[in-house]
Amino acid sequence: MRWAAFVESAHANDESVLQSSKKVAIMGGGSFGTAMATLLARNKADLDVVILMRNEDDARALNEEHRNVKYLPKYSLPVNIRASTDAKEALAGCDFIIHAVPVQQSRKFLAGVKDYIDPKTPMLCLSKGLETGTCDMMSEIIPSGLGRDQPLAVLSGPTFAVELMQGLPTTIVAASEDESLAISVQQLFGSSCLRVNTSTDVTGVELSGAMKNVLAIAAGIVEGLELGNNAMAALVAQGVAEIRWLAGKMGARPETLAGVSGTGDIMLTCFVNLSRNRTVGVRLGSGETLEEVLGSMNQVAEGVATAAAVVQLAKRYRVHLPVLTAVASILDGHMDAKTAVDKIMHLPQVPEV
Ligand SMILES: NC(=O)C1=CN([C@@H]2O[C@H](COP(=O)(O)OP(=O)(O)OC[C@H]3O[C@@H](n4cnc5c(N)ncnc54)[C@H](O)[C@@H]3O)[C@@H](O)[C@H]2O)C=CC1
Ligand SMILES: O=C(CO)COP(=O)(O)O
Repeated sequence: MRWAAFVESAHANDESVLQSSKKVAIMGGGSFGTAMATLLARNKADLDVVILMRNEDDARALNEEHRNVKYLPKYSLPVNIRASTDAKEALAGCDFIIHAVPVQQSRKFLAGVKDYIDPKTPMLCLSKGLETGTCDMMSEIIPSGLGRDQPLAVLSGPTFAVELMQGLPTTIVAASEDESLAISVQQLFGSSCLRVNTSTDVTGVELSGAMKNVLAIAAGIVEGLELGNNAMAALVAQGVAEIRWLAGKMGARPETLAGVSGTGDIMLTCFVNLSRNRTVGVRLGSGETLEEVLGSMNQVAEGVATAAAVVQLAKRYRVHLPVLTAVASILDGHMDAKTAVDKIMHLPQVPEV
């Protein structure tokens, strides 16, 4: 991660991609899709920013009230954001298409819209997680769901939607195997309130974004059980190591895991109450059942489904992940949270390496 003023970049503060863009579509009208749509609409007042929604009433409300009444009701949206339920119209003629549909629903969703997407239009993925069953990352789900390769970048970092809506300073990483696409994303989204670091380490950016949600559930459980600050710090440090062990074996670069989309997002999600994954953990640690917790939430907590995929990957890559595996066992009802803590505390004493 390089924020230093002396880093020379031929592309620094180049707005040509933003200036040449006329239309961007966002698939998924939840909190994060809406927040990123808002940043784009604020960047360029005559950009046509269209959010593809499923529900006619929600789309009508957004168009009439300029608010996302379900997910971010307190914030008024720029007038150049509109909603549509017509995938053909929304996705036609776009310079970029942003994917903000939850991971577990993505494959089926993409199969349903693939005929309306120009194979040359870059897709920018915001969703963080792994698909249960396949253990696929979004960079695998997207081409598979579309049935073809599509220009692709993944965006991930410490980025709570509500803080973006408030225009607070934020940093995200745009990763693509095609470096020029990552630079285009930087030029499209970069602003005085959003720094966009580019990367070619798609695996590192995706895996840390997916696994930190599982670790955030663990951190929430420690909070809910009132195990104290010492336990919290040790748990998160252990979880960071577990993410590094698995992601490293899968090809992630260590510097990505240590950067803003790795450690940065882990700190945000594990320590801040705005996190939905952390909140799931807090409530489980306080004695609620998973059914009670999920039944009362109207937003996705990706770590719940991703936990099972992490366990499968740990087996596949032969890495021992006591904390992340314990989260999956608690979520699937095989172990209660107190027993999981007891088990971890009784693991053999080891050298710190
Ligand atoms: N909210 C946040 O602060 C951040 C969220 N993310 C990630 O962004 C992704 C989206 O999250 P949010 O927008 O926060 O979720 P959300 O829970 O606020 O909204 C989810 C959206 O997906 C739509 N959706 C659900 N099932 C669908 C289906 N089958 N077909 C089409 N649309 C469907 C819902 O209607 C809703 O508009 C997640 O992977 C999340 O981890 C990443 C960074 C920050
Ligand atoms: O990914 C996020 C912040 O970067 C959002 O985390 P939650 O999904 O836990 O709210």
